[in-house]
Amino acid sequence: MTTNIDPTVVPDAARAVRVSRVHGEGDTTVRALDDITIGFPRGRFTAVMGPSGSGKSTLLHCLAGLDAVTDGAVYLGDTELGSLSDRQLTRLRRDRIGFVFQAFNLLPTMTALENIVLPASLAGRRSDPAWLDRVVAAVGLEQRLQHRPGELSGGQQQRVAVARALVGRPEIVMADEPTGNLDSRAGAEVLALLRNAVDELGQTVLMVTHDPVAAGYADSVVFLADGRIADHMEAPTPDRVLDRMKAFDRVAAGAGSRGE
Ligand SMILES: Nc1ncnc2c1ncn2[C@@H]1O[C@H](COP(=O)(O)OP(=O)(O)OP(=O)(O)O)[C@@H](O)[C@H]1O
Repeated sequence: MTTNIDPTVVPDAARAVRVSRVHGEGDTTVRALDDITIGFPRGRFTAVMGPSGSGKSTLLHCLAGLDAVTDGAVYLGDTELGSLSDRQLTRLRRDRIGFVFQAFNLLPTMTALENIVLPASLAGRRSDPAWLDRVVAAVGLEQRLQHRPGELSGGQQQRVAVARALVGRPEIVMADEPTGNLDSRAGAEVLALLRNAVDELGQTVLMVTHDPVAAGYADSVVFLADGRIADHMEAPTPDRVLDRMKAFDRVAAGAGSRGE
């Protein structure tokens, strides 16, 4: 167990300690994560970037308890996920993590409002009405609450998904390519919402993205390469992130094909 005795240290919302994740067996094994140790501080917006196949989604899935680590440990707050049963993990995801996916993942037969409050209803809780109003106002959906997803634009659907993620006041919001299916204007709105959730609502956000513009909304960027942490950038701008990503491409080109 670790204890923060320095009160100036911001405790981590989520943390990976010496995490490896190996897929497959024998000749076909892939080391998707290779001895990763990293913490995601509370109240910050962190982006995870890296070349395709570098382990970004695997890291997010391990941190959310959607995938099991091969070695090491992941923590949500002080809870070590490896010690939990499947049932406890399901409850932890429902009660303590907000998710935003590329594909929105809304239920088509429910209204926007019903989708937003669904996780709380499943948990047998009533959403705090004042907080619900604040979140709905923050995502700009006051006039759309009775619409079904099919009656909303992609950007509006993703704003419903962001509201759904925020309404339970989770310890962390995990977003996997949240702008991947959106045009640049709708994407900018969703990113501004996530930024606002951190600045105005004190939320913690962890976002996997390919897009340097999206990463520019974060407080910091963690770069993965070959399942390891390759770099870290504070106060990113799209240009600096793009330059860093180009450097990965140059290394990859210089190394040639990595083979099997
Ligand atoms: N279920 C699986 N079985 C076998 N290999 C897997 C599995 N899931 C992921 N991998 C491999 O693990 C590595 C990391 O995959 P991951 O999806 O985490 O990368 P990523 O950085 O998110 O990629 P992308 O940007 O393309 O989405 C890749 O080589 C991938 O092929």
